[in-house]
Amino acid sequence: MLLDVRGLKKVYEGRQRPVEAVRDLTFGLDVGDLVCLVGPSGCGKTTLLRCMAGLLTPTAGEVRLRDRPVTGPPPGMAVVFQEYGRSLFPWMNVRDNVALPLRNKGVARKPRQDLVAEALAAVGLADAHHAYPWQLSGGMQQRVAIARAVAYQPDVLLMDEPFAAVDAQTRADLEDLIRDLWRKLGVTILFVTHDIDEAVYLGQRVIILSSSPTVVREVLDVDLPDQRDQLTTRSDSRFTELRSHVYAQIQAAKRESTVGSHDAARPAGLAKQVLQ
Ligand SMILES: Nc1ncnc2c1ncn2[C@@H]1O[C@H](COP(=O)(O)OP(=O)(O)OP(=O)(O)O)[C@@H](O)[C@H]1O
Repeated sequence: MLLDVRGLKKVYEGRQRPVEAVRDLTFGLDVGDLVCLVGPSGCGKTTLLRCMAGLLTPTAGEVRLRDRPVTGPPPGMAVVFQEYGRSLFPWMNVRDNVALPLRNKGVARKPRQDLVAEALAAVGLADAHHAYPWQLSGGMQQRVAIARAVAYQPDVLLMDEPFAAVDAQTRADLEDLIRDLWRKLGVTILFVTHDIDEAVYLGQRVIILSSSPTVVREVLDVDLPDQRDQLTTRSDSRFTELRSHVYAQIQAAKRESTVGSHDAARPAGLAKQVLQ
């Protein structure tokens, strides 16, 4: 197992009372996996990702990368966040933005230039080296953020709703870009999204989370052909079945969190929270 999440729990010390964002999450990713993670809004997806990236310390449980505990941002892991606008430095051009983590890693000038050029070509921005982020569209800025992650040559790429803020057409292009990069580079990807269709379209597996406080509700194998295409795949009847299944699971998770306070099988902490 490349990346192992074991019994992960995160409780925030809120101002009024503690907030149990993630209760008990256990799952793993093997080398070369492309796994999507979906769950109801507020179920702790970002919290989980931050714990996995070593940016937050879990309250209990652990994350292990190559069998070593993650206690800070691990080398070999890159993260792409939703807010591309905030993740790029406006005073640096595209090339320097992409090169920055490589500089910090101590990569020499020539290999650094090559990695930056390759990464920008891979995301279709070979001509944009000298542009500044604010001169680019939202979709292009997110491509730069992806190029920066790719240039770093990570073993693991964590993506937190990276396409939430771009238009539908750009989003479809970026989804295909991710599948292309994944196939070409063999990188292991965990992709967090609240978009069910996106999760089924992209993933080999979809991890469905419950409502907060969060546990893994189901791990679904996406048995669609490996060659995916926006038109063919999305009109495949199996795609429709899978997306309906995930949708039903998420609706059930939401219902349980609002209605289920009398359910004897429900964890005591959740029933308490619903009643408050
Ligand atoms: N710093 C914090 N302090 C206190 N509570 C927090 C903090 N960050 C998140 N939370 C709470 O933890 C829970 C999970 O939040 P998180 O942002 O991880 O969920 P999410 O699934 O990513 O949400 P969304 O789908 O809306 O993006 C929420 O109830 C949120 O209010």
